[in-house]
Amino acid sequence: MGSHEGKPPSLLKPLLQPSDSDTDTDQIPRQTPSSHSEFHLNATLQTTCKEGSSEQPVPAKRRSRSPLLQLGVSGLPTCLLSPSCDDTFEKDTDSNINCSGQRGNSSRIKMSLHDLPVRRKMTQGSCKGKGMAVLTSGGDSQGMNAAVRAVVRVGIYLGCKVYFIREGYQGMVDGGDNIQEASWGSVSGIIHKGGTVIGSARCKDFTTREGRLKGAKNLLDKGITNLVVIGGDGSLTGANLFRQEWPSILEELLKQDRITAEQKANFAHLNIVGMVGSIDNDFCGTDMTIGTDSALHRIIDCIDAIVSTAYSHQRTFILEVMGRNCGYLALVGALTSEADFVFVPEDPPPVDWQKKLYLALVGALASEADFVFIPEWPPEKDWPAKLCRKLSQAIKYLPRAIDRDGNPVTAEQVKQVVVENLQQDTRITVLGHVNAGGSPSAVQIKEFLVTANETSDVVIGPLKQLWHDGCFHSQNRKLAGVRFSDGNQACPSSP
Ligand SMILES: Nc1ncnc2c1ncn2[C@@H]1O[C@H](COP(=O)(O)OP(=O)(O)OP(=O)(O)O)[C@@H](O)[C@H]1O
Ligand SMILES: O=P(O)(O)OC[C@H]1O[C@](O)(CO)[C@@H](O)[C@@H]1O
Repeated sequence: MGSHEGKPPSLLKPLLQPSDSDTDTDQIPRQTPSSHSEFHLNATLQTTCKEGSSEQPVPAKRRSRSPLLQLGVSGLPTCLLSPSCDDTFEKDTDSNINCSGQRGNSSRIKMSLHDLPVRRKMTQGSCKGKGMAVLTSGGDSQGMNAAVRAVVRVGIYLGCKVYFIREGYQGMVDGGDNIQEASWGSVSGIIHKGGTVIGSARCKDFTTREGRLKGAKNLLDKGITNLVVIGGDGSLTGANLFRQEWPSILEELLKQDRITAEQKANFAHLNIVGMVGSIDNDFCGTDMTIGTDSALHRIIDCIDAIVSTAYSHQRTFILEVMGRNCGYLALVGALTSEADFVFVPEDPPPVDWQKKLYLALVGALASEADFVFIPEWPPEKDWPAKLCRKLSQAIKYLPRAIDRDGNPVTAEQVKQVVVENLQQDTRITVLGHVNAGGSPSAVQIKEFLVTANETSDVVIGPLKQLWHDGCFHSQNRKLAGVRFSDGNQACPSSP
């Protein structure tokens, strides 16, 4: 394993102390003006809930001058574009922008900052005394640490008391040592690590009302009114539910004497920012989620390794990649490795997929110059064997692949087709968690080194500032700002 390999969170805990080798100092960086003029909104969601407000999001008109990804009231993530800013945004998007649940990869909104009437700057210490926490939830993905680091440092810069919540929502529900104050140095030396040093989990408790009550109480006890959730569609659906329930949660906690009336009044307003962290790339309205680019790198690396054996032994390989119900990783992996066949859930094959697969493979083989099938010149009797020797490409396969009738298509079944019809020596490779492991790609780290410069008056408090803008340099001129999103940002920082 390389020196950049991640360690289990427990081993990393000692690293989360103000100290270490990172050249950043505890000196908070100075603010420098940002020079960029355009950004693409990608993998960030921002939401807020004021006690006493209705469950509905505040109508867009009263909201923002900037585009937002807003957690919708239905519980499904919905992408909202403020109508009040239509004239200032160039929309480079398609109808996916309002999709729910499924990815809308091409949704992208461009805006020119020069067009914006208001431009706010983050100012050091402007959120002094506010409580803020960050957690990672759901499947871990490469780049989560870089995001955590960015959140912590911007929060500290703004004067917030910043907390880690360990083990995702479970840590929020359990409280105690799981909610721990972060320092500038505590996120040093993690930017390049895979996984998440603050731990992630799938938490059944948080899906229950009682679990969310406990979680809220733990936040209130620490004075946390700003929450950053880094996770996938499930985690952010949970965040949305939490937001919707916040007023009634406070009410119920007060009734049960678990909080005081003063606490209820002081914490009436909860701000939540969601950062979409998942290798699956399955979140509507985002170009690329935190982890996807790295997961693709992992797939391509693995294919490179497998293909050499495929050629050497004239074997067919069936490669199973992750992605849950989203075929993005499988599809892009297949395209970039010239696979002969790919199963993706968005385009299930017909029930007679075996025949289709067979024909596709024969077609792929026939495209080899030595094996053109022409009636006037029939091939030798043993053509399948000869053809098969030519077949040495991987077939991409996704877990949970199904046919159009919803029947599962398993890697074993695919193998059977190849073996029975083409007599090809065939092996299955399951990438499993290798797919989500390892260091983040440079592109994904970079996303959290540059900052967006955006104005919005939607969210009050430090998260609004985080969302806004800021481009910081530590004294050794190392970038330390945060861009609250992921994907194809074009946000050059000033020197
Ligand atoms: N509808 C929901 N209500 C409340 N909490 C939820 C809900 N859906 C998910 N969660 C919480 O979020 C956690 C993570 O969700 P999930 O396992 O779906 O992963 P994810 O965030 O979608 O990430 P990934 O898909 O990358 O694994 C769940 O264990 C649960 O605690
Ligand atoms: O690590 P677990 O709980 O087995 O979950 C794996 C799943 O999580 C993801 O990594 C993210 O949703 C999927 O790609 C994968 O199918």
